[in-house]
Amino acid sequence: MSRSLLFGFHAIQVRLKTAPDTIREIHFDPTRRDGRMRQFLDRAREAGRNLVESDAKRIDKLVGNPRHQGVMAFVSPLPVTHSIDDHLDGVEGPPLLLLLDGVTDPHNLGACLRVADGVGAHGVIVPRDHAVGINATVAKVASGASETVPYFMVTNLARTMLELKERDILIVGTSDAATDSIHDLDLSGPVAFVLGAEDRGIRDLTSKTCDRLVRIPMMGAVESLNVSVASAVCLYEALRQRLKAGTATLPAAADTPASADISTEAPTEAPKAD
Ligand SMILES: C[S@@+](CC[C@H](N)C(=O)[O-])C[C@H]1O[C@@H](n2cnc3c(N)ncnc32)[C@H](O)[C@@H]1O
Repeated sequence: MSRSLLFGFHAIQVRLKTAPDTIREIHFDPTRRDGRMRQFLDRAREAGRNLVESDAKRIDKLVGNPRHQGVMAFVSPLPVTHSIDDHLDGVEGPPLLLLLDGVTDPHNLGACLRVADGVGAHGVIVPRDHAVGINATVAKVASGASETVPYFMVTNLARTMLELKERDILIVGTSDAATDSIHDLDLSGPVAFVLGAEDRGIRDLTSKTCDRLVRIPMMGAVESLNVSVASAVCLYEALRQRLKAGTATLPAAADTPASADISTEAPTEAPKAD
């Protein structure tokens, strides 16, 4: 997960919480004096980070995107996570994974990471050659989830799927052309969902390597959902079943981020429509 800058409150705040030492310098717009900025600066100071006053124009230029909310940070890459196998050896409960086959839009990837964090998924896996890396836009849209969800870029997605099968992980491909409904499948055990590219869906070899292919029912005139929305439907259906089956438990109220950090700011970025 290497990138050199982060922008927006959420992305930087999560990094402040999870790996403050990797933040080299934070630039902020001193003309923004609201409570959110004050709280952000307090946290940055508590973490001993280097704060630099910059005007909004300079931050615009550094970020190359005006949606920075007056804050950006130069960061060092996070330490490389271990292999998927090592990672799965350490997870609690049945693994829940999201495989994205060719999702190249940073807004969609960011939104998928955000959903993956929301359900407590154990990782997102993408093929190195048909994917977007985690850049500042992805991190901003992910609202901090790019800092928390393990992200694996693999050389050969089909081979990785075979390796996951050896761990008894059910590989569930998704397509609006499939005949079986996702709601009829038992998702309470180890599961990896495979979602496809915005334009052409999952590739043939990827599709053939899945154990099952399912569709999300579409009741209206539209044929398919945006990939991040489809990810949310799949992952939350799995979470719902796991909670019911007792293979997952909700965190205690005090552990949920919402109870600790209530944001009053409306979301600034929506997933790009497919
Ligand atoms: C915008 S859709 C791609 C549509 C594309 N025309 C296709 O052939 O699949 C992006 C991805 O979201 C998932 N998806 C969207 N709508 C779906 C549905 N109704 N059922 C199952 N998966 C869906 C699939 O993984 C799909 O590859």
